[in-house]
Amino acid sequence: MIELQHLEKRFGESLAVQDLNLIFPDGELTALLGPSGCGKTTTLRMINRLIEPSGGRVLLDGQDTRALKPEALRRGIGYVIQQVGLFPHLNVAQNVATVPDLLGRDRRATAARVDELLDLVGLDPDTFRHKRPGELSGGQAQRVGVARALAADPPVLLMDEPFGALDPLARDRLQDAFRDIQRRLRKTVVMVTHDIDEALRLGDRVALMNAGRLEQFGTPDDLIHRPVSDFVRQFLGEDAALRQLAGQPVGQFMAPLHGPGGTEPGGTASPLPPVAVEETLNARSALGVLLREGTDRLTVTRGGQPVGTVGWQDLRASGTERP
Ligand SMILES: Nc1ncnc2c1ncn2[C@@H]1O[C@H](COP(=O)(O)OP(=O)(O)OP(=O)(O)O)[C@@H](O)[C@H]1O
Repeated sequence: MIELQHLEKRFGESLAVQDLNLIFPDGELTALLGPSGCGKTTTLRMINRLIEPSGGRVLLDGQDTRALKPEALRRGIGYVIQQVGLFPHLNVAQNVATVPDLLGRDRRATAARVDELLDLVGLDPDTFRHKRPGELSGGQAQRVGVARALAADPPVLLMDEPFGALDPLARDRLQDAFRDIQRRLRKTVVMVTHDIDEALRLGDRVALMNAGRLEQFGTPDDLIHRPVSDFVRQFLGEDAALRQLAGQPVGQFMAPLHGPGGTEPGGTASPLPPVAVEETLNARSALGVLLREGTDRLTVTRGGQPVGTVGWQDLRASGTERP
């Protein structure tokens, strides 16, 4: 658990971060969200002491980080930045193995771990192991950056706009991949972003900052449905509920079919809606399909087989409260 207590950073006369009190729970991803210049990056970098606080303190599992050597602290915390910072003269495997090598870990075990991690981030080890960073696309380089940050198996991962430099398609893909990784590994992640969709999509919790202060800390649902101020309401915008739909697969909202033969909910043998979408499609796109097709229900499939149906009401219900 990472705890910020009265954390403050002063640059000359100006306060970049003031009286920040926050707890980043174990195993959760917290998005640090806010407009440009509100102090997100400064906050993140005070956690691994790339920036020294002017006041207050950071506790890592109850221990004041000032008691630790910065280098030791940083070796135990993964750090992913937008400009991936891969070493150009090392190949992909060597880049991923940087920290384990530094820690003197067994070479064979590290090589196996590198392959495992490349697989995890969706890069075929045989294809990519020996490539140089210069031979990679932006999205591939970002994936290597994520693999490298995970290589030392740090319990804590700090990410600063990790997907910011990617085109929308690559960003979507990498966000999805990262969400799956995070579901499996359950790291404590603090991720800086100014992208509202990204924060709502990936964050278990969101800390919304404004001018160096914390404006609201809560789940995406809290911020959307229980904003504490006009700033929060305005920052998230009118279509916040729609944005939240974008973060979730349509399968989550469907009414499942009863029999294996495929009957509508309620047991009647009425035919399934003719337009079908896969259960993994994001709910906002499913809403788009409903609109485009001018229909009020879709069939939801898993691997092409019907498993349920979904309509306006199901998606709208999500806009209020979910269990
Ligand atoms: N080294 C520095 N010296 C002086 N001022 C700084 C320094 N670093 C940051 N600042 C100021 O502190 C404030 C917060 O900066 P920070 O980079 O944390 O914001 P941010 O929320 O991450 O912004 P962005 O989304 O644009 O990256 C800004 O007003 C910035 O100009």
